[in-house]
Amino acid sequence: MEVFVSGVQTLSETGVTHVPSQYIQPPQDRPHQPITTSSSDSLNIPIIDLFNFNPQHSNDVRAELGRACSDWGAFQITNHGISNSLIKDMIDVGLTFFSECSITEKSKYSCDPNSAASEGYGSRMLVKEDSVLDWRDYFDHHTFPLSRRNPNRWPDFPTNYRGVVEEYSNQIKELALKLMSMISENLGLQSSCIEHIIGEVYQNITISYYPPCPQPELTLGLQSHSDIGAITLLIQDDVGGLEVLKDEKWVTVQPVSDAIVVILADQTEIMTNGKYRSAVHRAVSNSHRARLSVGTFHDPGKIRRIAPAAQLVDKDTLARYKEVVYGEYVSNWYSKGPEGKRNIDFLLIDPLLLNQQ
Ligand SMILES: O=C(O)CCC(=O)C(=O)O
Ligand SMILES: [Fe+2]
Repeated sequence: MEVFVSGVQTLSETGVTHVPSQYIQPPQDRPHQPITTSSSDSLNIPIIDLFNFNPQHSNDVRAELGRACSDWGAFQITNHGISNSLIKDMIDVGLTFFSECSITEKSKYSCDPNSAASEGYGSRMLVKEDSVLDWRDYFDHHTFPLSRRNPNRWPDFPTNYRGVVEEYSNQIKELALKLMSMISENLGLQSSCIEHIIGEVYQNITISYYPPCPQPELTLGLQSHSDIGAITLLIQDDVGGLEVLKDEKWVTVQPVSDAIVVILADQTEIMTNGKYRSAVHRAVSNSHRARLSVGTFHDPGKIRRIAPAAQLVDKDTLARYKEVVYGEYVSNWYSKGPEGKRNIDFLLIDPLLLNQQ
């Protein structure tokens, strides 16, 4: 296993007052540009009460979900069936690992920095050498299919770490499947349609740790991107820092205790033939408090071919996206970088169609 050289937590803890140049974003990508703050302050992403999937509320919930998917691609859900204590435990084990384990202990789990999304502890997201670095350290867990899951590769401190991650992984996957089926039904598709295109769900859980940054105005905790797979479910502590791009303005996702943030990812945009778009988002850093989030990604297997659902394409509504082998999409994303949504734009059959529909 490669040795983890140094993440941003070490930098932050050594008390640097200026961030090293590799972390400085080009001016147009820095947070808090005038255009990104003013009018977006009062705007929030939708918060949808799922009423624990009680059928009595299903029509209203579906309607709200449909609106949130088409208007935003990102929203928060409450009463989703995952207990508050499990959410709290998941955040707590992550915080304990990052804040209480020594760098030597953490480095035992270092991921392979030359291979995209490899399991373990790391800091660099892209393989590309010249990319600006994020002010973030992370721990990535491979959790589904079960053949990829090996808790021995995860921290054993705190002692409940592995058990909590396993339980969280199982429950959040069930929730993701329910959301996928509701999304399918909302589009008039069979409830199993999206799950069917994806095939066996690949799930990764990434704990992101954003230490305080001495110059948050020059850096990003995580650069602007849309997620690669199908659907991401994210929990965060109360610090805040996640932002979603809406009508060219960055909107802060206010932390809501016990809520889960749902982020539609690129393969959902393809499968829904652009009816639901993936959300561009980023994380900003701050100078006073470390922040922790846990993103759970639900993706197709690498060999799956992803294309718009056949039922959404006919002579009047053409396919907007080319079919793609998911593994090729992933390699491009990691080698070229996200840069907004350029990877999915590359699959557009005719960008002009987007403006016509
Ligand atoms: O930390 C966050 O709020 C965002 C994380 C994220 O977008 C990701 O890991 O893809
Ligand atoms: Fe993301």
